[in-house]
Formats: sequence, C-alpha cells, structure tokens
Amino acid sequence: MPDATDGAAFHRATHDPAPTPGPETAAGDGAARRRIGDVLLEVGNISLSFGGVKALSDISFDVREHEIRAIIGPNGAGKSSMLNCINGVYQPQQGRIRLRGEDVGRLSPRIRQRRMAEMGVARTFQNLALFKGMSVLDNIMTGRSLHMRRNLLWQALRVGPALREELAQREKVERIIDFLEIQAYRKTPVGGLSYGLQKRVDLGRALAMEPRLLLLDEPMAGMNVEEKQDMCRFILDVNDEFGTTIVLIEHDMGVVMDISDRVVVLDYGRKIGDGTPAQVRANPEVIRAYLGADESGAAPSPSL
Ligand SMILES: Nc1ncnc2c1ncn2[C@@H]1O[C@H](COP(=O)(O)OP(=O)(O)OP(=O)(O)O)[C@@H](O)[C@H]1O
Repeated sequence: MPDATDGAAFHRATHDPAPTPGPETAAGDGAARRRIGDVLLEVGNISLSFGGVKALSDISFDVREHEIRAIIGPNGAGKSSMLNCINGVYQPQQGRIRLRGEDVGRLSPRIRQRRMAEMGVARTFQNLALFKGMSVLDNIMTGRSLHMRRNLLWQALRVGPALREELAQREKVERIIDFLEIQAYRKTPVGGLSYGLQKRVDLGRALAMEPRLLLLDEPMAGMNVEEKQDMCRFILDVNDEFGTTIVLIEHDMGVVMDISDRVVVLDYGRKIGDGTPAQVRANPEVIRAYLGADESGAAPSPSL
C-alpha cells in the first residue's frame, strides 16, 4: 500500500490527463464540472493582530470556482487565523473579503458567519465540532438545518408537511452517508468512532450544507496512512463530482502538493509564496522556510 506522504498515492492521474493542472485547466473525468472558473473568494490585504502578536500581515490571494486551494506554512504561520478571518470567527483590523463579488468582510463576524452559510460556505474544524453522544446520522442531519423550511415546533410535532420535509432531508443525508461509505455506523454515537471516522462524519456534516465553498481545517490531522488515503479520495471526489471549491489547511506536504491546484504559503503571518505546487516547490523563500535554514540549530520544519 502506498505511503500517504508519497505524492503518487493521491495523484489525480486517473482523473486528469494534464501533469500539473493550473487555474485554466479542465481536469479529468469530471472535466465539465471541474473546469476552473472565475474568482469565487477574494482576500485582499488582510492584517490581523492579537495585542502585540501580528498573526497576519497584508495577505492577499484569491480562490477560483472549482479549484482546490491549499494554505500551508510552518506552525504559527497564520493558517488557522486566515481561515477564521474568512468565515467570520475573527475580525481582521484591515483588509477586505469578497465572496462572489459581495463585500462580506464589512459585516460583523456573527452576521458574516450567517451570510456565508447562506451563500454556500461550510467549514470543518481542526478540533472536531461534533455532538459526541448523537448518532452519525443525527450529526450529519444538523448540517441540513439551514435547508429546513418548517420551524422547530413543526419539526417537533413531526406531522404533515414537517414529516414530509424531514423524510426528504433524511434522504439527502443518507446519500451523503453512502458517498462517505459510513453506512455501517449510521446509528452509532459519534463518540464511539475512531478519530478518522469522526473526521469523515465532520466532512459529512459540512457536505449536508450543500456547500459551494468548503473550508477544511487540517482534514487529515491525527490520521493513519489508510485514513489519510480515504480522506484524500473523498476530497477529490467532492471536488470532481459536485464541483465544490475547496480551501484546505494541511501539514502533510505529500498530500497538499498532490491534490491542490494552487497553494498559498504563509510564514510568520506573511505570504511568501503563491502558485501551482511546482511553482511553490521551486520558490527559494518557501524552501528556506520549510528547510529551516537556521544557524540556531532549531529543528527543521517538515520538508516539501
Ligand atoms: N486567539 C488568539 N489569541 C492570541 N494569539 C493568537 C490567537 N490565535 C492565533 N494566535 C497567534 O497568531 C499566530 C498565528 O497562529 P495560527 O494558529 O493562525 O497559526 P497556524 O499556522 O494555524 O499554526 P498551526 O499550524 O500550529 O495550527 C500565532 O503566533 C498564534 O499564537
């Protein structure tokens, strides 16, 4: 079985005839769906500080429709802060965030979170945000709440239109369960599942929102090789089959370089690289940051 950190293990080769798909490339079997489109998300000159700590300094990049865009960087580089600025957990002191041309950055964090969910942005979390005592099915069902038309009283009564709606919603959830191959666990409380499976359920909860843009915060952290392979396959399938645009933070460089169309590299809150995996790999500043050319003798960062 190939090593998860070996790029070849997750290559789009079976999907994509082009060796390095770039923003203008139509990739693979799902070519029509995966044709990289216009800018979906634009992040402009974002700066964020916590007291004296400058977490992000003047960061700009864009995300195009249907692409897989990675944000990488050594520990403390600002990756999670960036994701938190995008979906409204943090309010940057400077900069703009535009989603489909709409200036969502000017909204207060709470309103932005709501607006972005309405506009089809879903997120998974580094530290899982699941209800451990609830079943897999019920956890994924929580992702459907935005699509439920009947109010809570109707849902509690489970009669007439509310019952019909619940059945329709459950059908969608069952399809996600099949897609993620977790049928055997549908009634199992999430807390009793392995970490890898819990991550898969978290992805299912986000997919239940029918996102157009999916933000994945370290989707493979803490997974074994086999679990990483599965998760990579699901990410590629979501992107190929549903055309979902994906922004992911990930530490496993083999995975990032293999599944991403473009990569942003952060270091100490600054952007030091942005381009295709091949361009980023050849960027001297990125190599320096990752190989830790450091006279102090500090341990080098993970290699590219
Ligand atoms: N809520 C916060 N309060 C104070 N400082 C913070 C907060 N969140 C992040 N920071 C600081 O901002 C900087 C960037 O942190 P961030 O978590 O965004 O980096 P990261 O690249 O995601 O790191 P890792 O890979 O270790 O998760 C760090 O110096 C961190 O200590």
